[in-house]
Amino acid sequence: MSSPGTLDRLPIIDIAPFLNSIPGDADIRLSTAAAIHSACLEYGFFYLNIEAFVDSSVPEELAQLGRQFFSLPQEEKDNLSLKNQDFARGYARLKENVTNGKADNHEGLDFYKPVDNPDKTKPVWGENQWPRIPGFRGKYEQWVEKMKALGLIVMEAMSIGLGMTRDEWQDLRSQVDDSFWVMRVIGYPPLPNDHDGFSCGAHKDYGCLTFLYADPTPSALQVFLRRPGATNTDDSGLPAEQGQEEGIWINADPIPGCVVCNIGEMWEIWTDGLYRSTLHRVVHRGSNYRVSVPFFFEPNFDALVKPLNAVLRMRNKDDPEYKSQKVPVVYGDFLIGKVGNNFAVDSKGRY
Ligand SMILES: O=C(O)CCC(=O)C(=O)O
Ligand SMILES: [Fe+2]
Repeated sequence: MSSPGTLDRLPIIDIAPFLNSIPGDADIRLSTAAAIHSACLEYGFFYLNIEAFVDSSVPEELAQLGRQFFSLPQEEKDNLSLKNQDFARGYARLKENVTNGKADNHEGLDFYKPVDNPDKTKPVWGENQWPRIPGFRGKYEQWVEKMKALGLIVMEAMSIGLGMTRDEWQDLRSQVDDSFWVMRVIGYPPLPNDHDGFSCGAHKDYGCLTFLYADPTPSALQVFLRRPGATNTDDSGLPAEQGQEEGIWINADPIPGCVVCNIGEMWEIWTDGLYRSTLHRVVHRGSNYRVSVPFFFEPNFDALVKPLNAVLRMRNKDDPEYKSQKVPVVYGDFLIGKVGNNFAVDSKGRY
């Protein structure tokens, strides 16, 4: 047996076989789907190699544009404050975001899917605020289109991994085909030693799939792996509701050509708890200014998310008495409940 941590690296999965429909690749697609299924069961996280889908210079440029924005004078950044809008779309200052009751040592700029008839007095229903940096909006909007397409591709692969029928997949697809996505760029100055909190506190993402591009800064993003019996559990940063769960934090350093992909809480509901959304946090003690660009591929705003028949079928095979355990939610309602929390004294979720 190895000591905890030494063998723990997230799996790397290449999405290339799902970018074509060559019949000869059907077997490879099946093994890719199986690899995603295992990664979701075991880690809730994996590296997704997207080299065949997009040139790596594209997200690099996004991070660079983000860096340019964060280097503007504070008052120019504040012109895009999320307070101007719906408290979700726009710029949040350093330490404005709170996770588990502690200020996060990051600043960020959030964009959401544009809505018909925006109304900034309604939660998440305002308008995006774009920096006036040449190329910024166009490049980010192109990335949104790419990531929405990637979201549907990965979702289809997951439906295969879960043994869903084509009709079941079409049904699931209809819940995510108008994704209420979130696009975010985050800037992390080095974490001061005396900061009471983290660069970004431990949290689960609460939607569907996150695709994270981060600049090459090592030892920043950490993922919590449940390991009953682990002796080096560091529970200092765990949310209260997580209790004293035993496990280890591993680094998820960037790998060229890959995004880090993780599943959000909607997948816990769809799989009735078979997949679990995994805690992660950022502890950036390096000396540089780190930039990350997460894209959150989410269900449609009005999607009713409930345990999937394919999962219940699987469970009933082992236990004919098995009854679904998760309570269905409408994604938009769930989202509003979470977003409202972020700037409160103690927030349970975050974006
Ligand atoms: O910056 C990172 O590496 C992770 C950010 C994150 O987890 C989030 O915004 O939900
Ligand atoms: Fe996250």
